[in-house]
Amino acid sequence: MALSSAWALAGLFLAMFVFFGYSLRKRWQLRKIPGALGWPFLGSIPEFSIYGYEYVLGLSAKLGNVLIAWLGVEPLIIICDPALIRKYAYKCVSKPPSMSEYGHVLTGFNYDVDQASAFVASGEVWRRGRRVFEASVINGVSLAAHLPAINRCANRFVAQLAQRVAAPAAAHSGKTLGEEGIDMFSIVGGYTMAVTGEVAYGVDLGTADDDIAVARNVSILEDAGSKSGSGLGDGGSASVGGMSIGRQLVAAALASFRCLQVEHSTLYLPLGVMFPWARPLVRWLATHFPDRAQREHMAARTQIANISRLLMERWATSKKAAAAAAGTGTGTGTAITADSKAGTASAPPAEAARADGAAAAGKGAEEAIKEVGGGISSSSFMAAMMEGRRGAPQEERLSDVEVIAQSFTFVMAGFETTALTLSLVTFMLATHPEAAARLTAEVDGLGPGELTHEVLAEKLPYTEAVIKETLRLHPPIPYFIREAREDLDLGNGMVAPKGSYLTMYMHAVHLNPDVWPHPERFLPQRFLPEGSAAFGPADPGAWAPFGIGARMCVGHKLAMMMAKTLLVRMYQRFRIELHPRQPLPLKMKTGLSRVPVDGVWVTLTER
Ligand code: HEM
Repeated sequence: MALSSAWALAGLFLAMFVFFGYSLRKRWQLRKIPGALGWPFLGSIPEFSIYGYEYVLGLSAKLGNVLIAWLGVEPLIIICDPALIRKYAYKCVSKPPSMSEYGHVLTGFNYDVDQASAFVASGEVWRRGRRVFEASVINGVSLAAHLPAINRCANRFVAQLAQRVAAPAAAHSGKTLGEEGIDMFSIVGGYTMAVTGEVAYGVDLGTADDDIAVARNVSILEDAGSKSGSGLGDGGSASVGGMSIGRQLVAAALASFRCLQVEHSTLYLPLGVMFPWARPLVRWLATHFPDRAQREHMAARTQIANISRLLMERWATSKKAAAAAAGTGTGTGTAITADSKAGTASAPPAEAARADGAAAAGKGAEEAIKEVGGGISSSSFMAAMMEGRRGAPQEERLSDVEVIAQSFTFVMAGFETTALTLSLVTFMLATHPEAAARLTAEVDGLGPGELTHEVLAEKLPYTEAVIKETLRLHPPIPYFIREAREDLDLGNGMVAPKGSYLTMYMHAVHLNPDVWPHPERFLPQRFLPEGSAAFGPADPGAWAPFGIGARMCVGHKLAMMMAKTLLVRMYQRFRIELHPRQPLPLKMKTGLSRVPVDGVWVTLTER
């Protein structure tokens, strides 16, 4: 569609918005809540604007702990009060349907996958998804089964770093050399994606040994999606556009995040956000007249979903082969079709055809997927989901779409958040040498042996405190969202009306001087017996970078294990200092997650 028609359409929506917005706003009687971000346009859509939530920090200090912003005609209530957050995070379990407003611009199969994700779904679909996550990454026995993979990926990542330090110019050309500094933020995702590959899918994605910085800011359209429509390569090629499956996943996950930032998003995203009642129309337009950003978003999502689909098929095939070898002659794997009987959401024919195409294209990519230990590992999340479907009562059985959605969610929720945490811990330690020295002494006490569950849980109190303090100052996701299912009393005569969108803005609590003494200082001892009296929080629920209540992050234990393991290995081997290339003070921006604008530049030296 010509650009001018797109803008004409936007103008039409804007006019409707002005008409309907005012009347709706009156109906909502929210005027008692201070209008922090004023009336009302893109700049006041905090999670989609570049510095939106950084801005809220200052405003909550000035205007109070309950604020209102307007998502077009929808009120967004921002709560920064720890007691209110705790109360309503426990009480409200649902996410607002508009939580997935970006999902509303997705089309076809991508839309179904998005809506089934444990991150945004509510009701039974969420419960089923949450249950499989809990079985795989909360349950102690399952977690312990992931430890060998985590150890393996950490060792490989550190070996890669050591190579760069030893021979920077020979090993890599370009920007991320040891001597020139290493942008930890750009590369540590190689480790977190490798762990995700093993734990979520049970395969070796190879990213722990790879310079994944090259996969950042890649255009998915030019690289993969546009060539095959599947993102998995033209038949026969083991990689796409020269990118391995691991790099493709990194590129697709990052592109998917990027497409949700207003400055990179499709025009249809803000339209869908501002006019909830027009979303079916917005989706129709996005389907039939996609702009470039929309196509990029769809290609990135399709790519991740198709890798999940391919791995489901692989799992089923290997089960059948195992059964045949055992002489039963019948397959025990669950058949994977685009329209599974177990499914609650079936793909329309065009989507099914695309999915078949993806599966066919995936055959070429199969060779690029290295299985761990001769098969998609049985301890993986994917295997747990697939096994769990067999013999389970119909209402508890995950559909194909749900299996894809949960493995998709695993990649999206786990890879970048944990990478952000690790790079920011590195930054905090590089700028606080006394903390780095204490952490180094602690990790040196452990020796080179495999890190067990007990070691990680009991022998690293200072390392854990450093991670927690970093997450207090720099939570990768600074807020979490709930839906008010009834009118909620917010105190001082303020009411959140039924159906409103609550943003529990934890970062403001983490930095509130009434809650945390000297909140701006990096003091890991707050989380240790020695410092908790002097520097601990006034409110027990005042630290919640992983959220609160039934919807608290289901990957928090896994994330802590991943972070501790890599920190032990890195600090045992290297001295890590800030590189002169790192601008100070650290500048962060908040989109869907909170990221360092200029990366985290450090120098590594073998100890
Ligand atoms: C340091 C790393 C991480 C941080 C800071 C983080 C943070 C969060 C936050 C703030 C939420 C929303 C919680 C709420 O609404 O109360 C969340 C939800 C979630 N996270 Fe994480 N996360 C991290 C790592 C992971 C990992 C490794 C996984 C992989 C399993 C994961 C999977 C999820 C899922 C599935 C949800 C949705 C849970 C639900 O709604 O029931 N996260 N995360």
